[in-house]
Amino acid sequence: MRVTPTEIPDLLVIEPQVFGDERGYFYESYNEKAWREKTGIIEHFVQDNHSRSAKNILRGLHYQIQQPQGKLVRVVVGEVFDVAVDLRKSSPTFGQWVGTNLSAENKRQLWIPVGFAHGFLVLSEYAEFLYKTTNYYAPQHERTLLWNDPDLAIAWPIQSEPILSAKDKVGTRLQDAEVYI
Ligand SMILES: Cc1cn([C@H]2C[C@H](O)[C@@H](COP(=O)(O)OP(=O)(O)O[C@H]3O[C@@H](C)C(=O)[C@@H](O)[C@H]3O)O2)c(=O)[nH]c1=O
Repeated sequence: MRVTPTEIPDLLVIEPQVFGDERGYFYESYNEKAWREKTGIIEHFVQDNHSRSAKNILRGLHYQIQQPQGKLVRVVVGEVFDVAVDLRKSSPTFGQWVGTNLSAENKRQLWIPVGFAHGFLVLSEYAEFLYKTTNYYAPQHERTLLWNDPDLAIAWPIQSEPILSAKDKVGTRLQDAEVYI
């Protein structure tokens, strides 16, 4: 398991050790002991989520202002461009974003701690997106940051206008968003 900090150091790319053989492959997608040893992070995940989306669907950018969630995200079918935005007012990288391609092929995971908005754009025909969260879903506390806020200037690799939920169409711009201390 290899852990690589991104341009925003608290955001980590995690690459599992994959054991291939003539049958296919095996890897531990999560091992609490190894994760803690390699990342130094002591988190407890309470919920596993799984969503499936078609090409050009963009989900996000979501966060819970109360009961915030750390997220360990990965893709098991297809490929997505995954984005996390730093919403920690006290952070030197406040308002900055990191994007990375997660795919069934590269088996990469992204650790997104509390304090970030998260979203992804589906690049393949379909993508199945799995993630562990460190807190339970609390819709009353969920907020949506506008995916194409010009102040964020996220370089989504879009070919055409993405397909968004009604909620995501009316996200809040960073300048007006509730953020973390
Ligand atoms: C997120 C979530 C949704 N739901 C339900 C609510 C709703 O009926 C249906 C779809 O919810 P949404 O439209 O919010 O699903 P979605 O747009 O996939 O929301 C997710 O987007 C990604 C980018 C994230 O970062 C996640 O934290 C989450 O916000 O699933 C749950 O029951 N539990 C959950 O944890």
